[in-house]
Amino acid sequence: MVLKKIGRINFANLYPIFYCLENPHKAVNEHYEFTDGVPSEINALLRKGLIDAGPSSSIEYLRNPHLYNLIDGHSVSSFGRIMSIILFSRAEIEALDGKTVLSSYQAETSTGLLQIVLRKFYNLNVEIKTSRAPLMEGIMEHPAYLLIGDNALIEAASQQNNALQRYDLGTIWYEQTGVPFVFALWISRKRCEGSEVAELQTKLDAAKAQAVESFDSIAVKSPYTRQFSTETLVSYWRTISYDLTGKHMTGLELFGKYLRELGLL
Ligand SMILES: C=C(O[C@@H]1C=C(C(=O)O)C=C[C@H]1O)C(=O)O
Repeated sequence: MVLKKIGRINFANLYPIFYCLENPHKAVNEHYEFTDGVPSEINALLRKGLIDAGPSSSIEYLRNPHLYNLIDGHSVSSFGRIMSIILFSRAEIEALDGKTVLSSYQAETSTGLLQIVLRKFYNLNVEIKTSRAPLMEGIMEHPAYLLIGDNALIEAASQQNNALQRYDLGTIWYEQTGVPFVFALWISRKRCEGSEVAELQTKLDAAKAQAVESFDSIAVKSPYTRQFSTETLVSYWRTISYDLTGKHMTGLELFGKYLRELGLL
């Protein structure tokens, strides 16, 4: 089948890649149709076969490998700090034992990572509830709230939240394991023609190469300058690893192993 419909996570993290994929060398790419959504929405569209390919939560691929092919060489990962996967907490993390904490409905991988961090790394007994509430509302009734993507970046930068502790889950994972953490993977439905998948991969290779060369000029033109300085955006993009190498696969396998240990896979 033709690979035409692509999911687009509409967060700042993938903006440079999509910018270059959609406007290769300033021409418009008419080959694909893009559908916007937060990660949990893109995962559901992929699972239902309503789109052909896209960046998905890494946990979506681990849960349903029979549905997908992995598009090699591409991810959203970090070797330590990620800046946009943040547990905001009214108390020190150790004080969350026996409590219920919130996790954004947008997240799937990061909710799994939160379980690993709290239950396995900190040995805490914590219940996790999915929420759509804004941070300030959620944190009034629950001691901690995990936000991802742009919401996490915005809330982390807000003075209003200075009283809250911030835990970067990318940092905690790397300190505990020494391997990178893979948040998102590019996957395609198995029904897609091999040559079409290879073509998307080639286009992604070119988009990534162009993106990392031009973070500064992409930042200046991006709609995100309303929320963030160009320096913040560029340093965020430089923090992210967009590759998928053997080291990333080791991190992904360890994530899968821990999820299985906790009965989450
Ligand atoms: C680093 C990030 O990784 C994201 C986290 C995801 C998840 O938790 O399921 C999915 C896709 C990524 O966009 C982020 O959005 O901040």
